[in-house]
Amino acid sequence: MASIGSSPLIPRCKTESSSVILNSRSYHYGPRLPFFSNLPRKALQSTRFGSLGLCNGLISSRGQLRRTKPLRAIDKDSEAGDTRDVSEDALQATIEKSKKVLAMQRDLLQQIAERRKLISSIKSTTVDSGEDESSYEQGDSFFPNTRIIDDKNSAENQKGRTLSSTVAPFTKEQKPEIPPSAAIKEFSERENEPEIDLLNENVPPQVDPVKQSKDSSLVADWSNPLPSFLSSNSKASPLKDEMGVNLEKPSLQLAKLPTLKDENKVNSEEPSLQLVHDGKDDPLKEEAKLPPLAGANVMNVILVAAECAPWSKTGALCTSDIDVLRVLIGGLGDVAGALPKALARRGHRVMVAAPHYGNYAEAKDTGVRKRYRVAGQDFEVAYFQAYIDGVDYVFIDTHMFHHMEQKIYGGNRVDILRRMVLFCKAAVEVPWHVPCGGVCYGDGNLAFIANDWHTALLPVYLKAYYRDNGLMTYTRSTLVIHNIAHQGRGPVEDFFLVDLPEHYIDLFKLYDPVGGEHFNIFAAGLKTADRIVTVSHGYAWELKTSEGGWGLHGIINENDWKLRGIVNGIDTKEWNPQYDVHLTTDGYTNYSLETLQTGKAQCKAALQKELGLPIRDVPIIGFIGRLDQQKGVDLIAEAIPWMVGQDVQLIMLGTGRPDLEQMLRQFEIQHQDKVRGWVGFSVKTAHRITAGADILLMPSRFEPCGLNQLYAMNYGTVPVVHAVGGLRDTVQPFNPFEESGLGWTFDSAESGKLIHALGNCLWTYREYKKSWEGLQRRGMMQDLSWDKAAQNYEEVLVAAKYQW
Ligand SMILES: Nc1ncnc2c1ncn2[C@@H]1O[C@H](COP(=O)(O)OP(=O)(O)O[C@H]2O[C@H](CO)[C@@H](O)[C@H](O)[C@H]2O)[C@@H](O)[C@H]1O
Repeated sequence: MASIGSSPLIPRCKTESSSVILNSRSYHYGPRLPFFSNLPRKALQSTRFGSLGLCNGLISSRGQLRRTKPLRAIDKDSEAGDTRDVSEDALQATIEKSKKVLAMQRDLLQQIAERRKLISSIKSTTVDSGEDESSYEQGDSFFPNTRIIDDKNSAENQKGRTLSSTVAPFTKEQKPEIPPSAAIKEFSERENEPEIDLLNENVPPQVDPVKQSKDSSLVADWSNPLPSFLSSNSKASPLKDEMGVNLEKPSLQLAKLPTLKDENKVNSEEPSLQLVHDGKDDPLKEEAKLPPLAGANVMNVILVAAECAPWSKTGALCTSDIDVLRVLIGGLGDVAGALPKALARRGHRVMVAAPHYGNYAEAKDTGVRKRYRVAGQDFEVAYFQAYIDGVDYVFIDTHMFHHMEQKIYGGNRVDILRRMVLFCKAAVEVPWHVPCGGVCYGDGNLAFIANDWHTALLPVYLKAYYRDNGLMTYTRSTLVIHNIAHQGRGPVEDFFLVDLPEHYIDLFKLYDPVGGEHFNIFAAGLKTADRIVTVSHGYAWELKTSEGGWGLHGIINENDWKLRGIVNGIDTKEWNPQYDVHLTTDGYTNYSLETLQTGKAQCKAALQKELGLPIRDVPIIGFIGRLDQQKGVDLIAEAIPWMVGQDVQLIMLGTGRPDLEQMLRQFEIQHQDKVRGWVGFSVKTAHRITAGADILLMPSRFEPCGLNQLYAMNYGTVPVVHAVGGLRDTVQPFNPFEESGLGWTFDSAESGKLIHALGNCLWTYREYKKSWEGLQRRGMMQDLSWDKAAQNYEEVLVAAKYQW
C-alpha cells in the first residue's frame, strides 16, 4: 500500500500513539505539545485521528503545529485536567472534511499524471532516445521528487515510501527539466527539515487544491530572473508558507515539466520561435549527445562582442592606430559564434549582442529605438533581432556601424572609440529594451560576457550608470581576454569621450614604459568586471608576467582571484570534415575518422589542383592566420630556404601587415612549384587548406588560445606549434616511444627550433606511416567541442552571480 508519507517532501510524523516522534524543539509546537497523548487510544486507532489531526489540522502554514477546532476544545479540556472523550460528531466532521480534501488531492494528482503522460507521448515522437538511462531510474510509480531522492538515498527509500501510482513515471525525457543538481540541492535543504511520517495512505497532506493549482504558476520561478536564493526555491517561498512545507515541491516539479516549446529549445522563456528552429535539418543533431544541463544555475547570458561569426569576423587590413599593434582579431568572431550556442545547449537563455555592420537577412527590425549620447552628440540606435540555433542575436544598428564589417577596428582612434562607447552603452540596456520572443531578458539573474578591450567599457558602464545607482543589482559582468596586446590605449584626455563620472578616471589611468601615463580601457574593464576569463590556462599564467601582460600584468596580478583560464572549444558543426560545406564541390570530399585516408587524400589532390600545385604525394604544410608579429610569420620567412630544399609544398593564407603580405606573394613567385601565398581573407580556402594539408604550422610568438590548431586536429592535420599559451595547452608533443601526443612543439620562437620540429614531423610523415596515422586519429578523436568550455564558463558566471 502506497503511502503519501513516502514522499520525502512531506514531513513525516509517526502517528502510532506509542511512537509519536514530534519534537517540540524542531517544530516549535508550543508549550503543550503532547496534548494528544491524552486522547483515548481507541479514538486514535479507530479514526486514525492522529494522522488526520496532525496533517490536516495541526500543521500551520509555517510547518508549525496548529490545532483544529475540535482539537482545540480537547486541548482546552485537557489543560483543565478533563480527560473526557472527544465528541464523536466533531471527529466525524473532521474525518468527512479530510476525505473531501483527499479526494481533491487525488484529483489533482491525476491531472498531473495526465499532463505528464501527454508530454511523454509528445516527447517520444520528437526526441531521440539513446541517452544513458541508468541514472534515471524507471520506477513506474515514483513521483519525480521521490525518484531523485531515491537516486541519492536509495537505502532510505527502500522502505516502501512511494507515492500512489497515479503519477506517471519520471521519464528520461523529463530529465532536462528537472536538473538533478537542482533537485538534489533542494533535497539536501529538506534533509534538515523536520520529518513527519504519514503512515496512513488515506491521510492527505495539508493542501488546498485550489491554491495548489494556482501556485503551479510558480513555473515562472524556474526562470525567475531573481537569483535563485531569492526565487521560489527558497524555503520562505509563499507556497511553502501557505501550504505547508511538504507541498511546494510537487508544484515546482510540475512547473519544471517540459512543454512543447521546451522540446525544441531548452530555454524555457522563448515562445513560439522554439518550434521554428528545431534543428531538424541538422545532420549533426542525431549524433549530438545532450550535455548536462545547467540545472539550478540556469541564467540569462548576454555575450557582447564587436564581431560574431558568421556575420562579422575580421579579415581585412586594419588601419587602427588605437592599439599597440595594427593587427586584426579573427578568433573572437569564432568564439562569439560558438560559445553562446553551447551555453544555450546547457539550458541558459543566451543572447549575442553585436554591431549591425550590414544588412543581415536573418535579422528583423524590432522597432525599438533608443538614443544615446556619445561625446556630446546624440545617436539613434535601432535593434535588429534573430533567433538561430537556440540563441538570440541582437544587432545594434546605427549609422556609425554601417559598412564597417571589413574594417571593424579601422579608422582613427577617436572614431573607433566613439563606436565602442555607443556599442557598449546600447548593449548594456539591451536586456531592458529588446524583446526576444516577446520577452525582454530583464536585469535579474543576468550575466554579461564582454570580450576584449572593445567591450571592456561595458562592465564600467554597468557599475557607473546602474549598479552605483541601485539599478541592475543582480546583473554581473565577466570580461574575456582574447588578446591582451590590444588594449584601447590613448591619451588621458580620451576619458572625456567615454562619458563617465570624473572620479572614474583613475580606473583608466595607467603608466608604463611604452605609453607613459595614458588612458587604458582594458585596464578599467579588468578592474571593474566581476570576473575575468582568458582563453587558456597557459595564457592565464603568461598574462601575469611582464612579458605576457603587455603592461597590464600588475592589474592582472592584483585581480588574480577573479581570473580563470578556459581553453576555447571549436564549433564542431562549422569545422567538421564530415559535414564541412566547403568540401562538397571542386573535387573535395567530406570525410570522417573511418574514411580519413581516402578522404584526406582526395581533399589534398583537390587543393593542389585548385591552387595549381603539382598533384602528387608530398607533404603539404599549411599556414592560416593574420600576417603579423604575433603569428610568427617572420619565423616562417627565415625557414623558407630550408623548406624549399625539402620535398614539400607550402600553402599560406593570410592578410595583415603589407610587408608580410608582399613577402607571401614573393615566396610564391620565387617557388612556383612549391609555395602558394594567398593574400586575402577566405573562409572557404581556410577550410580547404585545413582539410587538404598534412601539417599545420603555427609558430606564433604568443597565442592566447589559437583555434587553427584545434580545427587542424579535428581534420586529421598534424600541428607543429610554438609551445606558448593555448598552443602548449592543446598540442601535446608526440612521443614516439609511447605512440602518444598530437603534434610537434618547439620551445622558443626561433627559426632553428621551428626547423628542428618540422624536420622531425616530416621524417615521421615519410618513414613512420603508422605513427602518423596514430597522430591523425588521436587528433580527430578528441572532444574539442565547446561543451566542456561552456560548463566552465557557467561556473564562472555562477561565481560572479553570488559575488557582492
Ligand atoms: N586570411 C584568412 N582567411 C580566412 N580565415 C582566416 C584568415 N586569417 C585568419 N582566419 C581565421 O580567423 C580565425 C583566427 O583564429 P585565431 O585563434 O588565430 O585568432 P586570433 O589571433 O585572431 O584571435 C585571438 O582570439 C582567439 C579566440 O579566443 C584566440 O584563439 C587567439 O589565440 C587570439 O589571438 C580562425 O578561424 C582562422 O581560420
